[in-house]
Amino acid sequence: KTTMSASQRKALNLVFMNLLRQLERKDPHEIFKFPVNDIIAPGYSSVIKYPMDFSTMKNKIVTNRYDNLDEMKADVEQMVENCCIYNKEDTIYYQMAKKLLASATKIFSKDRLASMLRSLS
Ligand SMILES: COc1ccc(C(=O)NC2CCC2)cc1-c1cc(C(C)=O)n2cccnc12
Repeated sequence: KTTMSASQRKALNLVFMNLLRQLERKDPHEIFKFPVNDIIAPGYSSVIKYPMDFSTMKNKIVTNRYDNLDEMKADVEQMVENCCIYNKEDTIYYQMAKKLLASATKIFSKDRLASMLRSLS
């Protein structure tokens, strides 16, 4: 596992933060903004083994826990999967998770990433 230089890490974190901002814009009700707790979602912590939310992802970016885009995308997919496990198909949460997944697929697509990298260089 090659360690990247400080400037490479800085550039990569800029990309991660840019992607996170795009994702958060797709969550206007902010249901993915903070960790879900057992008060608003009874039994959540006993059902969901690997919780994930945007604030945790932001913390992982600033503490250099992501080494590549796939690792960040995996956390978005985990967050969506958790939401579709805990919430029934006919809930707004389930539907919001599906919409976020569709947006994330576009946001992480090759051509979107290429155009973002061009604009950052
Ligand atoms: C950080 O989590 C939340 C924060 C705020 C809200 C909330 O304001 N919900 C109102 C906006 C639509 C109803 C919901 C949630 C929420 C997320 C979730 C998820 C992500 O499963 N959830 C599940 C059951 C009940 N509430 C929630």
